[in-house]
Amino acid sequence: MSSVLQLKNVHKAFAGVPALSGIDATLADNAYISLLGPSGSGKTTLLRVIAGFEQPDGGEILFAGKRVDSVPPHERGIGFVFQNFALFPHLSVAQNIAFGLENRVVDPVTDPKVVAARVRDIISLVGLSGLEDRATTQISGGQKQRVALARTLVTEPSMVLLDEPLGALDANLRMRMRSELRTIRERCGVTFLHVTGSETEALAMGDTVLVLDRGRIAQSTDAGSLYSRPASADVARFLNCYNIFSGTVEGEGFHSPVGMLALGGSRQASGTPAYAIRYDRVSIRPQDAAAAGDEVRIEGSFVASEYSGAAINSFFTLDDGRVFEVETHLSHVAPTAYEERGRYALVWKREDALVFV
Ligand SMILES: Nc1ncnc2c1ncn2[C@@H]1O[C@H](COP(=O)(O)OP(=O)(O)OP(=O)(O)O)[C@@H](O)[C@H]1O
Repeated sequence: MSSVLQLKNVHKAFAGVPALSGIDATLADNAYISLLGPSGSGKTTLLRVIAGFEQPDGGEILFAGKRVDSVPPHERGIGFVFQNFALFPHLSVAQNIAFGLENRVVDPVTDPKVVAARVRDIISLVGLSGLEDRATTQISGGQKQRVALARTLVTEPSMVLLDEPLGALDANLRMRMRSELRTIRERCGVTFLHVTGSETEALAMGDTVLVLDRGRIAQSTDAGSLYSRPASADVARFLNCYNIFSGTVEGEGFHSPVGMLALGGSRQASGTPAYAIRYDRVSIRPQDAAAAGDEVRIEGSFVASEYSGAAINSFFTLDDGRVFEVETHLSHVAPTAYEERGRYALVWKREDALVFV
């Protein structure tokens, strides 16, 4: 697979405080890439450095194999879609889209016929046909998002950076726009780098997910591998689908605040010892149920359940006071009612746990 962008040891600090601490990454051509990280991890700074709005303090940025560190933003061939869309309120949908093409610094298009044809093509690509003459104050949030994207795509960028592009939309529309964005990207064939703080959005959209943690790439892999094999307890924590215990490995057990957890399966070097078990790998049994030889069993008191359509998430408090979450997919079993404050056995297979050493 060929690459569109390479980052080598990219650094950036603000007033001596590091925002990017040595970013190494290679982004494939013609791919959807999610950039996931908690607030303050450096996502926006990384996008701005790639776009050229911000100068890195050190490192190299190569775009299609050429260094672009000293190339101004408008000459990089990189499109940028802002979270708030930044549309011109006094211009129509078509005029907003044409603006970028007519006014671009490199190779502006001045022939009105060519502009009109390109705008028409891009309007159809993003699904805005029929709204050409509407004011951008008279269209919905999802339509504004499409205008913002069309305005970037019409300039034929070699890559598009999207900073929380779905952040301003309501939950329903956000879900719909996920697949729209993927479809539009496939049609135009350029790499999208999509910044999000939402793990579900990152996993749903990215062919590859880059996880940023305190200015470093903590993991870069496909969504399936990230979900089932996070590289560290910190990455597992961002994914929001693991119960995580700190502690230490002692022989064939993990010494945790809720007791010794028997180990099976593999161990992963990550620098900080931790034990992680996915919410949906745990089964809830009556307190007197015994565990099999290949299982781990702890006890918890039931607090509440939350129904979310295809699954139920049940919350228990453990003996050290922490909350432990279990996700039960309703395609497997009928929902069970648990007794409030009742004690239950929480059981999983030893080999399903991730053990970081
Ligand atoms: N212009 C700036 N001046 C000073 N500090 C900055 C500036 N821009 C970013 N920072 C700092 O750099 C770090 C990374 O910020 P950045 O905005 O890149 O994070 P982020 O992951 O995009 O966060 P969020 O999801 O909250 O937008 C933060 O500690 C932030 O306070």
